[in-house]
Amino acid sequence: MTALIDRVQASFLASAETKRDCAAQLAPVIAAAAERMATALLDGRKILTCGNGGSAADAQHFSSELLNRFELERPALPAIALTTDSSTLTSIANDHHYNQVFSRQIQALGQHGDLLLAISTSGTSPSILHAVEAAQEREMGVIALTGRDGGQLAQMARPEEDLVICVPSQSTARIQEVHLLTLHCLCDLIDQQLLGGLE
Ligand SMILES: O=C(CO)[C@@H](O)[C@H](O)[C@H](O)[C@H](O)COP(=O)(O)O
Ligand SMILES: [Zn+2]
Repeated sequence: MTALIDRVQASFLASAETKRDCAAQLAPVIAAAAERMATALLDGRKILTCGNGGSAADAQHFSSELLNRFELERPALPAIALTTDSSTLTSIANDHHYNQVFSRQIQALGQHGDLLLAISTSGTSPSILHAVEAAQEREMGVIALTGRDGGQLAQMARPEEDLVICVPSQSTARIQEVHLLTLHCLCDLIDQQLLGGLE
């Protein structure tokens, strides 16, 4: 039992340490991403989100906080998680390729000025790389939430149009934990810009 308890405590401390290490490094790019999101939303654009596994859950978590609410009451905001429609996902994977499950939806739904929030802890998942390619073809901006060295996802980012938020950890779990905190920071900053007058 003691070994199990020790292991839990080690995970809590490792998570806290990763977050503390990232605070100064990631705050400027998270703030920049929140500014782009608030500007896009005020311009009547929408945010599409995608990810696999735990990152699919993160994509949905974030879109629901825009569509419904985060901590403050405010008007509903337009966001679509591309991870939720099982008929669409299974038919694209079945008839085409799993790689295209998000890109094909972006070709249908994405419009100039919309943003794609693309989440991949490795930065190497082909479905996410195809999604980014499709968004760039649709003249959308991309916010990439990634980890490790950012993989090909970070390399695909265009210097002016896209932003990369990369958690410099090798652990998928630790990266995901910082991603969730990052998503809550984005929600908070969007609310502050839309309602609270923060610049
Ligand atoms: O949540 C976890 C691991 O913590 C897994 O479900 C994980 O998200 C999946 O293996 C994903 O397929 C990994 O994809 P990615 O983050 O490398 O793009
Ligand atoms: Zn997980």
